[in-house]
Amino acid sequence: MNYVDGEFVDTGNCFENISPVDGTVINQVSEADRALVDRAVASGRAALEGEWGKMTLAKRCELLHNVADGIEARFDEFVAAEMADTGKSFFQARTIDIPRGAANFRAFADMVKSQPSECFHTDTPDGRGALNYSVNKPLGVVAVIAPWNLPLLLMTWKLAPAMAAGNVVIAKPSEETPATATLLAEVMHSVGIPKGVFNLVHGFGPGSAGEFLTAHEGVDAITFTGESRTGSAIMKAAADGVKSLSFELGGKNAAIIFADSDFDEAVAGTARSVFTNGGQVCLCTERVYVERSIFDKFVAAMKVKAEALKIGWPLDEDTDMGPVISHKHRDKVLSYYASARDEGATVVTGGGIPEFADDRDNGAFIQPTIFTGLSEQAKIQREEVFGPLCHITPFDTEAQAVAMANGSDYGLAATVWTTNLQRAHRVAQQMEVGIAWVNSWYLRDLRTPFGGVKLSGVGREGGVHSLAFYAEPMNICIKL
Ligand SMILES: NC(=O)C1=CN([C@@H]2O[C@H](COP(=O)(O)OP(=O)(O)OC[C@H]3O[C@@H](n4cnc5c(N)ncnc54)[C@H](O)[C@@H]3O)[C@@H](O)[C@H]2O)C=CC1
Ligand SMILES: O=C(O)/C=C/C=C(\O)C(=O)O
Repeated sequence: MNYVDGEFVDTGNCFENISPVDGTVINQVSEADRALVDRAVASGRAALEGEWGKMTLAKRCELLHNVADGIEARFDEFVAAEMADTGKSFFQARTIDIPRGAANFRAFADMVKSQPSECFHTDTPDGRGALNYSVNKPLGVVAVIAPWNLPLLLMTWKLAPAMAAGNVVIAKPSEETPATATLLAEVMHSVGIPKGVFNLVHGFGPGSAGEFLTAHEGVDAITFTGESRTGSAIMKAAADGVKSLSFELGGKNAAIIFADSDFDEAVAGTARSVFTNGGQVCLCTERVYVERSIFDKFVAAMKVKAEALKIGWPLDEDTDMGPVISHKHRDKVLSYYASARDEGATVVTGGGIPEFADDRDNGAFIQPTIFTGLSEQAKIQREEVFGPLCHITPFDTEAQAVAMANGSDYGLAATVWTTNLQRAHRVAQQMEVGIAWVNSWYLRDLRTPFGGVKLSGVGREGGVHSLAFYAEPMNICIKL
């Protein structure tokens, strides 16, 4: 259901939400039309003029803490809804997705309280001087367009700082994952977020709620996570209104493994960075570069890791990997598997569809896959696939590894595995990415800058970077 102006709204026009686990219909989702998006924007504008716009910072932050508490109070429902929509494992949903949904609200409610404003004393010719100080104002109506891979986590990563900074928001979750956003609307409603401050519209991108929202003249800023091509389409839609944009886009992330690394840690960490969430995290590794002296041993150890992954029912406690998000997405990933084979790759493991002889055969399961033997020019080495796969390439020198890792149109994340401290700093700092991990992966601190270079994004979120994006600093100059 949509949630606009403090009310749950059924437009009467529905689309089916399909389970990636067994292909059944989970439920019908009400698709927002242009009129409902118009109403959401008007309602948001009214909220900025009303109670929300006048609310003290302390009260706003208290409400955001209440949202976090509200998510936790319904933790099991959120976990079940996220698993149903995505097929992700119980472990992933209950240890990462839903806890981060709550943590995002707490983190930004606390951070905004210590957001400083700038102040400068300025000399003037008459010697009296002037005082400049800035105040942070909200941007206004912010459109939040979220993807399906970490639905609640990524949506709240944007909603929380936007609301903490005093904006009103209109959220559009992916058409693949409407459920936790709808539960979140119920939480917002129950904790008393004033009407119009949080609005939720369901639907697709082009010709639907996504496009109506991003092209809307009443929207002041757009924050988006998803595919780079979609980012480009949204940028075009936003151009006429010259709106502020924050984009977290795709990745084609590299891992560099040196012979002096802790071998077992490097294998375990790299396997996690490749296969977590079925490879459907923008930070996942798809290109692995391994120093030649340990190449064969590393490939063999990764094969063991991939084949040990338990693929199955998301609800089973010991399931490591569920299906990918949809049959359409599985077809896309399979087409990359085929293209790798066509270009002469060696299939170390996987490359196809697992068989279960039960209802899961109607789902979108796919085998974790490792390739070797391709050049840097191969399609699978250049394009983001967003599935449970990697290609492993040997290297001979540090400079060669750095050049190959950086030889991508994308620049989101990289991982470096070495026990040589100087090399760790040297190589990490040479990575052309927004985030480099050394001897770890997906170690997150919500205060750190998060985002990408090249095709991987525009701007940074996280900590003060999020708060800066969602605020309009205004300078006041007083002649003394
Ligand atoms: N790197 C990342 O974070 C992600 C990458 N992907 C990749 O993108 C591919 C396509 O998946 P999608 O779900 O279609 O991702 P997408 O990037 O197209 O969709 C993300 C969000 O944008 C919305 N959207 C799409 N087109 C839009 C438009 N023209 N205007 C406004 N909103 C629009 C969608 O409805 C969804 O809410 C996947 O196969 C995957 O490879 C998907 C999700 C996240
Ligand atoms: O903020 C995080 O912890 C994760 C971010 C992941 C993405 O932005 C993504 O997968 O698109």
